[in-house]
Amino acid sequence: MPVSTRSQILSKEDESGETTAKTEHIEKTQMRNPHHGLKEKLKSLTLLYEQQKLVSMGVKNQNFKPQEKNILPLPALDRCGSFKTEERDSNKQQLPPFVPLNQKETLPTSTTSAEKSPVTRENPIPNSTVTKTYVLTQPPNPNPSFDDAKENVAANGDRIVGFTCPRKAPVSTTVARKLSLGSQMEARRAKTGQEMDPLFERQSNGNSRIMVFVRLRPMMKKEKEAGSRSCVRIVNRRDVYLTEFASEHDYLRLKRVRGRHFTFDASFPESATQQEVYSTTTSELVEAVLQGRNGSVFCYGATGAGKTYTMLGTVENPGVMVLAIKDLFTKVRQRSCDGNHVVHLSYLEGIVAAGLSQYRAYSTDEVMALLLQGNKNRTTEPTRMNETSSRSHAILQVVVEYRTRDAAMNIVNRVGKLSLIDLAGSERALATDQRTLRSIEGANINRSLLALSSCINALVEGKKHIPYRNSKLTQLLKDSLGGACNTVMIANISPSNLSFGETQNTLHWADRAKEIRNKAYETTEELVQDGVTDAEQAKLLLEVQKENRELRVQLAKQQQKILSLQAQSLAANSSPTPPPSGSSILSPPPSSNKANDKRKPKTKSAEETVRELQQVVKALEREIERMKRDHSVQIKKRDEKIRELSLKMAKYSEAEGLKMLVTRTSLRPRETTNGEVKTPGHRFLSPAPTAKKRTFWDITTANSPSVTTANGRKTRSHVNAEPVAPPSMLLQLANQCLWSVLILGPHIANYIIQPGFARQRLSPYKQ
Ligand SMILES: Nc1ncnc2c1ncn2[C@@H]1O[C@H](COP(=O)(O)OP(=O)(O)OP(=O)(O)O)[C@@H](O)[C@H]1O
Repeated sequence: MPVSTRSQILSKEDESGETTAKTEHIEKTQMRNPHHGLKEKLKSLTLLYEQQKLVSMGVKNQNFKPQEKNILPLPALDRCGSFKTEERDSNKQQLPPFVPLNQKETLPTSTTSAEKSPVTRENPIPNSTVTKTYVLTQPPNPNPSFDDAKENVAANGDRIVGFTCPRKAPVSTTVARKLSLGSQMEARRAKTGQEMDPLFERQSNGNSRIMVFVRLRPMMKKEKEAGSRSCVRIVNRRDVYLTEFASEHDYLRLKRVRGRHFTFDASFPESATQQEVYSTTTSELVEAVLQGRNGSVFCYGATGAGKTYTMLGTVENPGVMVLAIKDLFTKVRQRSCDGNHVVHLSYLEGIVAAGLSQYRAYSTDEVMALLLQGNKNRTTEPTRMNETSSRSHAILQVVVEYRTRDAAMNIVNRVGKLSLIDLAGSERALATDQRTLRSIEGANINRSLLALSSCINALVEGKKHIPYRNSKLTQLLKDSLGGACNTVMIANISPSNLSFGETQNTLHWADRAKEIRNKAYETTEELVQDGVTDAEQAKLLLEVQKENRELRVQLAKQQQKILSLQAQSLAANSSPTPPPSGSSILSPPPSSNKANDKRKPKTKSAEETVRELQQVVKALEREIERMKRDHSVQIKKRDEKIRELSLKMAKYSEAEGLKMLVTRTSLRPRETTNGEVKTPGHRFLSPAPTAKKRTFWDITTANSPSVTTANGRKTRSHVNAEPVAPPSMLLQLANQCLWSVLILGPHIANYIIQPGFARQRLSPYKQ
């Protein structure tokens, strides 16, 4: 990502408070003639260098003791009484043009004589509130306790152009607050020196701002071997001081002091543990997610700066993702008595989001397994900077649904989403490998990071249009940047001076990101209607359908039972009136009187049985009638639906230009029945029962269809001639089960197999 260019000329007063004559001379000369000769410049610089050398030697001999224990001196520093500095930037071609600034800041004075004079400097970045270049104000300490300083002195005979800075809060905090977002909260903190609740601070002005943290990784063995030195110092877990080293062979730049100071919500030195990083940056967001708010954490930084280490970590030192999930599950378990929680997870490589799968997770182990699986699938390749460089962005999204009851006992569904994002490295192509496929990836990554930077800029500048659509990454981060979401950015940096450019870049964008304000976050909460969600409705529907099927099976069984009972009763009816002897070959042979006597009590009991059976049959028939009624009600409802649909269809076809068809249909003579005009929609209706329903007993006893023929005899063969009412369902079933009845005996079979019955069965289908 490009970094803004700034060059500035700083003035500094010496310890006595007076600008040295030499510096004045240089300034005047420069003002007079901007193209002043190099020779003259060199001369003055050499003079100045000699002076400095003398002064610093003199100070060393004075056995200086800093009065403030928190002031950390830096050995071998410039002790110029007065000098002019010009900021040099190795990434000059990437930097935006110089913008004259009017914002001026003043460092607080300290107790040492060297610090009495305030150092005035300009803030070089428009809208940037913290970044500043500063100059040394303290004398060196003969007993430096500052590791970086030691390292700096030891290294290759190069000298540091840098700064010292206080370890304690007062100076840095005051400066930071003064320079930072200017919110009332911060001003109050600056005044009272009290630490504030970050959540409270985050919500100042109604909006939530992005919380920005910086994490410095330890120097790697490889870097040490390459002779690199630490150029970053973290002070008071908040301030970051960035130093650029100058080579002593670079004679022209020997007098230049280059140092940048940034302040963030918290800054983690190399010694910070994973747990510490998690608790400070993310634990709060996890809590908010459980309340139905959205949160997102993303790591940003150069390749090999420690993003993946921070987000995923190792098995021994799990990172933010794992700790967040663990914490989430612990909290969910603790609150499981309050309501139901459902946790959904997805882990994606951010370049392509299609085909993203979502998993339901039940435990932390499952999440770890998913993460490991996801990371295995993730594209990683060794680059010059990192052996296992992530060549893609990875996003772990955790959606927590929490169902509980509110005060009014309504069921409330809260949904919170936590996005944990490990961005791919933000290195320049040069830092990786320009000649391979990696450079193409690098270009893609950088394109999306460029898109990210334009979004950050647009958000900071309060533009209406935020170019989220420029890359998939920014589309995915849309919620996190400028949405209703708590957002945390962790900027990862390397301590090595070899990565100075990348570190400066990262810090610059992190600093810029502090100014992004998200919308005031809301709780995603919905009231569940009647306590039933869509999923539950679908489940209910399935259950009802299953129940329906079971009921139908039961009904069929009942009907079969009825039929068998009817058959039994018929058999019983037929037995008390045996056909006259000899009338049928099927009739039993006449028996003796004794046998007749024996049969009498049997007949009585059979009558009773028949009566009982008739009662049972009637009860069952009533049941069937009731079912039929229900059925007809359902059919009516369906008819209504069909009518509605047909009306809609008609309207639709009318709208689609099918008017002709409709018109022709409407021209057709309408059917009339009993004076009622039937519409075409009538066809969809089930036929209304037209005749009185007859019971089985009506049919079998009194209502056997018959007509009087020409010869005056009644016959059942012409039943088709008269209008026949639809037979009862019972009758239909009775006929369907005819063969099952045959086993009951020859009498009953003889009775049932009659032409009338057969025709009766067929007649409705014929019509
Ligand atoms: N805080 C830390 N403590 C110990 N080791 C660390 C720390 N941060 C990073 N490292 C180590 O530094 C190396 C590079 O870190 P990491 O892979 O996380 O970088 P990265 O920023 O994700 O790189 P890339 O963008 O290329 O994927 C790894 O070997 C990692 O173990």
